[in-house]
Amino acid sequence: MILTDVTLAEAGPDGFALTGDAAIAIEGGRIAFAGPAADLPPGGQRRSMGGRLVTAGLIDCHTHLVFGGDRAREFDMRLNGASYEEIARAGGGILSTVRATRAADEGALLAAALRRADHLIAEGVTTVEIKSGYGLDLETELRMLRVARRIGQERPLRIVTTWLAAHALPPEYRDDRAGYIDHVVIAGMEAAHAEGLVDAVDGFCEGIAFSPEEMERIFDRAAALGLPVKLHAEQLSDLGGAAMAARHGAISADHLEWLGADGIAAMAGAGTVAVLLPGAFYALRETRMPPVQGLRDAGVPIALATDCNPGTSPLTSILLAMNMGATLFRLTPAECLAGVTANAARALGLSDRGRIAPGMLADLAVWDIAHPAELAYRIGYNPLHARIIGGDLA
Ligand SMILES: N=CN[C@@H](CCC(=O)O)C(=O)O
Ligand SMILES: [Zn+2]
Repeated sequence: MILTDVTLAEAGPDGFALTGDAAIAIEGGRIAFAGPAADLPPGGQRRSMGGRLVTAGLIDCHTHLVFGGDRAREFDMRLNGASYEEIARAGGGILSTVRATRAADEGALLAAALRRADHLIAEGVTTVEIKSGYGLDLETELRMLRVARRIGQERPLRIVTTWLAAHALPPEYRDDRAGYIDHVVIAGMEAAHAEGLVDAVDGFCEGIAFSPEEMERIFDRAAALGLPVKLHAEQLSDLGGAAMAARHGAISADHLEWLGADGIAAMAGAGTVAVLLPGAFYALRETRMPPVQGLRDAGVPIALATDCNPGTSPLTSILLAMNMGATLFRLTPAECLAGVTANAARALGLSDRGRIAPGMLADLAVWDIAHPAELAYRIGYNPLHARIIGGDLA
């Protein structure tokens, strides 16, 4: 198939690059040609896109899309002054979603997750990363990742799965942190890897979760299995998690509100992507900004994601995440687009998507907009005209 009469929109550190009067030729699910229509070889089955703007399919590189229940009442408590940490220490927070997720069977988890995935699909998302982390026992953690994989069978959506058993300590291991890490986090990671369920390993490095030293032990085992690592780091305090993750060659460090100069330098040196999550910043009414200018100055690639989760970011709009990236974090609209395309792919360790170039997967989004800055500028408006995945309109 050849898409004609399109404007190609890409984003990089120097802003947007637009190619008008362009065409995209697709063969075998991949892009064979992308550029000025005048350079396109003759022939082929052509389909006009009516002059519309085309970007790479959007990539949501940090979600907790599979979970049971919701946390609406906790939201109410937070509005009345309780902090996220206070609620977590009182057995709410992540652990309340763990109780609901353990109680839900595969069918119930899948049905709820599909509804959330459909919102992302409707906004041009073609790849979604989904983490475990609300089971905290072997059986439920594996169930979460099986459900995540099934989403990719039920919908035209590419799924990347991440092992996040190091998300919180379950009550049954309250007095045995090392036992939890050995018997659930590491043993489960090996079982999930053997079942082909894991693409990367993550953890929540925070005072209310796991220390950098505990995460290092997990990362060493991930490396032995050949699995890339990433980390929720410096969200609520600075424990040096991002620098530790960078030393372990992490593909991304995520959140980063408390990231300091050492962490930035370590990430720059290791090529670790900074995944910023403005939905959590907004919902927790945080005031400390991630160090965006420091990341830019050091050349650390910046990605943006929804962080869709029931506690701190009940957000299923990648376009709103882009808008928040601009309004809350002062990213440029071009940085926002790069953050959900090329840099999001990099945060997942993927080099086959996120750009419109020969050899890339033919995952594209076609928009009813005049300029790509509109994607970050509008609030609560979806200008998607069509979504193409593997060369198919879907
Ligand atoms: N920060 C840790 N994990 C999630 C929150 C999970 C929850 O509260 O349920 C996050 O990415 O924001
Ligand atoms: Zn998260």
